[in-house]
Amino acid sequence: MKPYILSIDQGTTSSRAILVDHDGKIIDIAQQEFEQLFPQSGWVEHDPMEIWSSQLAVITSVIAKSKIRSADIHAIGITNQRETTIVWDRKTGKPIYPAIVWQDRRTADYCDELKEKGLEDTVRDKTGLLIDSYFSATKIKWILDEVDGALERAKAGELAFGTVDSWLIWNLTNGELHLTDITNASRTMLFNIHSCEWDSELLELFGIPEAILPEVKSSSEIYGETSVDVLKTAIPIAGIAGDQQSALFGQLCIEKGMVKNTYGTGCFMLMNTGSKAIKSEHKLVTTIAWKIGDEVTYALEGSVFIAGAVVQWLRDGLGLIKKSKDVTSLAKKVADTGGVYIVPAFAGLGAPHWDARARGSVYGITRGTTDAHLARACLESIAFQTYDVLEAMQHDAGHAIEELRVDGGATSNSVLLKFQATLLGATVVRPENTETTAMGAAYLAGLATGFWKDIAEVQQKWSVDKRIEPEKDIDSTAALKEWHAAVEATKVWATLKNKKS
Ligand SMILES: Nc1ncnc2c1ncn2[C@@H]1O[C@H](COP(=O)(O)OP(=O)(O)O)[C@@H](O)[C@H]1O
Ligand SMILES: O=P(O)(O)OC[C@H](O)CO
Repeated sequence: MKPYILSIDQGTTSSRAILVDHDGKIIDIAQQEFEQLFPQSGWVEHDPMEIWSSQLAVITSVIAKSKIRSADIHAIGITNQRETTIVWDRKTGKPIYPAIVWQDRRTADYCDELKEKGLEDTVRDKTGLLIDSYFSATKIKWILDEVDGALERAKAGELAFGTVDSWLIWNLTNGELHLTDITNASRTMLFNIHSCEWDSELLELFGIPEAILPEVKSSSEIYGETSVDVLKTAIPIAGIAGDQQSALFGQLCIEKGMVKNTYGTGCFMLMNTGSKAIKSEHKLVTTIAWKIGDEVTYALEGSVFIAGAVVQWLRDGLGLIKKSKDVTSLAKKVADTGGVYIVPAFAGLGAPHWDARARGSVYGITRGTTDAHLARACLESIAFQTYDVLEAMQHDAGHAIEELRVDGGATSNSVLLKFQATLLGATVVRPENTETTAMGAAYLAGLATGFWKDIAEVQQKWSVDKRIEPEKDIDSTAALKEWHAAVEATKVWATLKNKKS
């Protein structure tokens, strides 16, 4: 057997390639950030060609760095930022428009129209999702409506739509494969999560021709091989999952009731609900966790749009820190936020509010407020948002969640994790291997190709690095009350600002 699995992790802010050995140990990682484009307020785009070139660059670099040959790679697993929408020309392989990123709010008005027409229940019942510009459907519609001739070309079968997984596979196979996996499909708002197929009624509602859609596959099977023109060797592509589902699998949350929270650009909390698609009563979404063989596993998800990104804003927008990790030393200069609250609704608010028009707000600043207070308030905002999602999830689950497995770039921050545990009154568990997103895709690919025998074998590869217990003598009641007041004020401001006179 060849010794390595290559996991491709195409995230919102960076492309990564990770080599994993049979013990589940990471041999090497290569990572490259790429440009975030903000052409208008509420719009977020990526250049699909840069997504691909940065991804290919890190694959090549991790192979070179670790001094292996591509022929040593047993299989490839792919995981990706979800919902982000790319439409390309099947003949030239060139995108017809930039990638519209999951955070993009340009279709918020259209989503409101759909809600006013009373379509929320239909969409919810079929897709498990709430109507929101977050999901791919309205982004595809926007591209087909706005790009000259796109709709006609789509109808004629000349165009292809894909989330980032499809785009990478198309390029890795030199245009041979146009497919996606069921977890990514479940984020489009076009996929029926019960019958597990594209929903013709929804396609008609959004005016999206079926001809542009990828074929939907399971999350763990051999889909095809990379083209020798791209990676010199034909390597089986054998695992695909959206990054949050991949992290759930990588955290080995494989039993019903297990929960993980990933702190990346946003925060995404998922609870494995087994073979049942549970409908949330608290504005969480129902999604597909994975399909292995014929078995579909579902999850409840709470998506927070801005988490680690608030730290990037401190770095790139305000220039208060040079590197993301510097937020810790800055925040540690003060014992508390001095009554400052930041609601980082830069791209609207996701779960459990779903307010596309909300925008970021800062409350409680005084003449004495410093950069350190702002830094601390930014970190705390990540934890407060997670608190609100966990509350919703506990209500849906009908029981308290005592332990939260965490991962993602921002979990290197000990100040954040301690504050989080205290706020939740629950133990926060960080695994030794925090690359859980990449590990999920690696496991899915390894299971499909016999690299690992079964899930039980994979399960042994998860181990705890740190258990962070809540600070017993801190009462968070007052802070939570003030946070919730800040969130309410943010929502009220959005309503007043957008009120039609
Ligand atoms: N020490 C830190 N404290 C808080 N946030 C951090 C820290 N280091 C990185 N981050 C944040 O983590 C995010 C990157 O995490 P990652 O899991 O790679 O995200 P993504 O997959 O969304 O690109 C960035 O938004 C960055 O600002
Ligand atoms: O790339 P991440 O880690 O920010 O994850 C983005 C999510 O998949 C969006 O739904």
